[in-house]
Order: sequence, then C-alpha cells, then structure tokens
Amino acid sequence: MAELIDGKQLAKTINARTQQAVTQLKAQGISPKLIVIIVGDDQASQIYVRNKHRKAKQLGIISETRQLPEETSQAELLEIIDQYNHDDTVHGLMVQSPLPPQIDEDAITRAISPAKDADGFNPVNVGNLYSNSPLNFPVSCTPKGIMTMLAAYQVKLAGANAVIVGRSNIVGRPMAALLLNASATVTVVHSHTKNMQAYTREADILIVATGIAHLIKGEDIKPGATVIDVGMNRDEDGKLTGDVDFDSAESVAGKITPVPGGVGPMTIATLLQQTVELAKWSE
Ligand SMILES: NC(=O)C1=CN([C@@H]2O[C@H](COP(=O)(O)OP(=O)(O)OC[C@H]3O[C@@H](n4cnc5c(N)ncnc54)[C@H](OP(=O)(O)O)[C@@H]3O)[C@@H](O)[C@H]2O)C=CC1
Ligand SMILES: Nc1nc(=O)c2c([nH]1)NC[C@@H]1CN(c3ccc(C(=O)N[C@@H](CCC(=O)O)C(=O)O)cc3)C=[N+]21
Repeated sequence: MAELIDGKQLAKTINARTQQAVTQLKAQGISPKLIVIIVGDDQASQIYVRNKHRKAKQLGIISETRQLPEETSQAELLEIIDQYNHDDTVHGLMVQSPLPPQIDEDAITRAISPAKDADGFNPVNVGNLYSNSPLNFPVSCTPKGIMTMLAAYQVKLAGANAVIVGRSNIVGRPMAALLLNASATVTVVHSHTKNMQAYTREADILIVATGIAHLIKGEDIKPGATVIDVGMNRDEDGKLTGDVDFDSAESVAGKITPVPGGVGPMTIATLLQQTVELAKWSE
C-alpha cells in the first residue's frame, strides 16, 4: 500500500510559515497585498477565488477580489491591470482562468508586471524558469507546490525518471522545467504521444495533469513510483476525482497524492507564499 502524500497537512505547515513571514514584513512596514481579478461567473473559479481570499485573510495578507462582468473587453481588462501594475501597495496580481472568448490569455499574461506576477505566467518569468536563472522570480504555483511536496516526502529527484502527462502552461511545462532544473530525466507526454504506457511504466515520478478522470490506472504505474495527481474532475454525483484511478494505483505506487487533499491545497498555500515573496523582493 502506497504512502499517502498529505497535501492538506503540508499546506498547513506552509501556511504557518507564511503567516510568520507576514508578521515580520509588517514589522518592517510592508503589508503584503494580493489582487485576484475574475472575469465572468465560472462556478469553479468562484469557489477557488473564495478559498484563496479566505486563506489569505487568515494569514494576514490583504486580499482583494476584483469581479468584472462577463462582457468586459480586453482593452478594459488591460487598463485595470495597468492600474494595479502602477499601484505600489499591490505586490501580487493574478487573473483567474478561464477567461471569456473575447479576451486573449496570452495578451493578459504579458501585461501583468513580471515583478507582481503571482501566477508566474508572464513569459519573462517562464524564461527565467527555463534558463534556470539564479535570480528571484515567481513560478506557476501548482508545479512549485508539487516540488515542495516532493521535498517534504524526501523523493529523490536527481537522476530520477520523471514523466509528466500534459503540457499546459499552468502545470505540465513549468513542471518539466522545475524537474529538469532539479536534475531529473524529464519526459513530457500528451494527447499525440504514441504508446503512452511505455513511458508512464518507466516513471519513478509520475505527474498527471490532463483533466481526464481516471486516465492512469495501476497497470500504467511502475511499482514503487511516486504518483502526483493534479486532476480535478467532477463525477456524475458531483464528487471530486483525479486523473489517476486511486483504487488501482495505490497498491502499485510507493507514494501517492489523494484528490481532494493533495495538490489543490498546496496550490493555494504556494500562491500565498509566493505573494509574500513578491512583497519581500519588492523592497
Ligand atoms: N489542483 C490544482 O491546483 C490544479 C488542478 N488543475 C487540474 O488539472 C487538470 C489539467 O489542467 P490543465 O493542465 O490546465 O489542462 P489543459 O486542458 O490545459 O491540458 C491538458 C493536457 O493533457 C493532455 N491530454 C489530454 N488528453 C490526453 C490523453 N488522453 N493522453 C495524454 N495526454 C492528454 C493535453 O494534450 P494536448 O496538449 O495534446 O492537447 C494537454 O497537454 C484539470 O483537471 C484541472 O482542473 C489545473 C491547475 C491547478
Ligand atoms: N490564473 C489561474 N491560476 C490558477 O492557479 C488557477 C486558475 N487560474 N484556474 C483554475 C486552476 C485550478 N486551481 C485550483 C486551486 C485550488 C484547488 C483546491 O483547493 N482543491 C481542493 C478542493 C477544492 C474543492 O473541494 O472544490 C483539493 O484538491 O483538495 C484546486 C484547483 C487553480 N487554478
């Protein structure tokens, strides 16, 4: 039976550290502040944003949710981002996805100042990540949180075969860069990959982010592997379920994350940790 990687518990530890860092910054006259912009009323986004806001407040971070109507134009959103870019009291800024079709995501990620980029999606920060820059810069929170989980559970990265299923800008691509920077041997597979099982079965570390419920089963996993399930899917009766078939996977894997209670809580903890880092770096 695999060891459970308890993201919920680890998130509490990270949040306690963040709270201490907030106290220290406030003593120096800096009050970390995060702005989350949300366009339209996507139900899932509303829930995440509410959770982020509540946690941020608990940790002493000033958190504002800027709710914009579904019909907001790209020019209007860019204007609002520009205002926050120039507001010295704001340290972290993010625009929740998905965005309505009239708004180009790429244009939005480019508009957010790299120094306030709480999501780490701006190409300047992605470039820093891919060139393994020694500078301080923000990184996409989900993969960054996964690195914290792997470290906390003493998963060896150097020389490990790491296989990532999915190549999105939010998870797969930054995850590949982080693991490569940590000297893992990295393979990224996706919907065009031939014979995906041949790769997943060789993975010492398997990270799955596709949005396809139960895509990965026990038979696709190398015995003893560390399995990280990023997927967040709703089944017929509204229950949250991952991209990994937990029941068949947990008897094969060495370590495994549950859904819920795995990667999700770490994403939020990492966003708040990173907001405080941005405030520190802004000094
Ligand atoms: N817990 C958390 O904090 C977070 C959870 N999520 C969840 O993670 C999941 C993935 O999110 P995200 O990365 O944004 O998703 P995207 O839809 O942006 O990307 C999905 C990726 O999976 C690949 N893929 C789809 N089908 C298959 C298949 N049959 N075999 C192999 N690869 C496949 C796609 O390939 P191709 O590129 O070829 O289309 C694509 O690269 C979702 O469930 C999402 O809700 C996301 C972010 C944070
Ligand atoms: N600009 C942007 N940045 C993001 O980081 C971003 C985004 N857009 N759009 C959507 C995805 C998804 N995401 C999650 C955050 C927390 C949980 C989370 O807390 N999950 C809990 C359960 C939550 C529940 O019960 O619904 C868990 O897995 O235990 C999940 C998913 C961030 N995302």
